[in-house]
Amino acid sequence: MDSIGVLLPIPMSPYLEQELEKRFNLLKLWTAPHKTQFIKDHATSIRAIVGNASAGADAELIDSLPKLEIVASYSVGIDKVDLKYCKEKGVRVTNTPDVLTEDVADIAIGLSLAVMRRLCESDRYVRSGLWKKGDYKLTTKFTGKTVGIIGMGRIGKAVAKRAEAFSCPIAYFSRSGKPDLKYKYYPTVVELASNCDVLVVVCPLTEETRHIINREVMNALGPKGVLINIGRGPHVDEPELVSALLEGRLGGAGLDVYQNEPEVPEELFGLENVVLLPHVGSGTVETRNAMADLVIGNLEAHFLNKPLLTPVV
Ligand SMILES: O=CC(=O)O
Repeated sequence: MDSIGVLLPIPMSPYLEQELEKRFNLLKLWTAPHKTQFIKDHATSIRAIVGNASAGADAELIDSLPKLEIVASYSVGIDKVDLKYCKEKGVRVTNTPDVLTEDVADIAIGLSLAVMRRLCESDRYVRSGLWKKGDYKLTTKFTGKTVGIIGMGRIGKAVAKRAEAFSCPIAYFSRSGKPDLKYKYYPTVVELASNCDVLVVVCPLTEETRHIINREVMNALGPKGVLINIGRGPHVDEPELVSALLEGRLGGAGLDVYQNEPEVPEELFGLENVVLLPHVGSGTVETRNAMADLVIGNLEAHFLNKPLLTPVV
């Protein structure tokens, strides 16, 4: 397989690169001084793209690679891949579900605790020597609070399972109610937000879910409510989020994802009721290596004419 060209648009993980290099002709786009020329030069050998949450495959890239057969994403979310166009052109698409579910769900709970118990702010309090001048103020209990989840897929269910261990009642919104789940279903996001304390966004990003968290939803969540976004930045109307937090219409936010990563609205930097992570939901060595193995497994299956391990298209 070592003559098969695999395009890696941006650096993702040394382990992934090393494993790709062992098997394929790995083409690292970011190392090329002129990217368009690089694509042109290798257009007839590139048969696969490895994408991720920030670099996928749009129609323009797909059109520039006439021999492209597969886009294997090193992510579960595939909103950066033009799925419709891939389908039309017969290009296969895979992602990395399951292996990252637990880590991403852990981060949702971690963010909820960090925001409500002010973990990051308390840490800064100790480091800056302020403790010597007096005790840190009281915070807000997480155990027992109602957790609302937008998107009851694999990760949503894993968040629910963890929150249940904290005695939290669970409610959810998804495209339709799931009769096999014992959790309370709300048919609209506003109703869910009005009836929970912590609202976790974990659905895929699509045209329907873009800005699913708008001003009305934030107002419904209210001055004591906490928003946790572990999905995608564009799920949230970011300027509205900034205003809601600055004006005290929203109680707090724990964010792993942003509209325009790695840009984060600077107005949030001074707010102690906000915890900001740099898109690290699946970012453990164990999980990222498992994701890399899945990418490799999908590429090998494809080029050996075997069934894909985790096909999307
Ligand atoms: O954001 C991360 C992913 O989609 O895997």
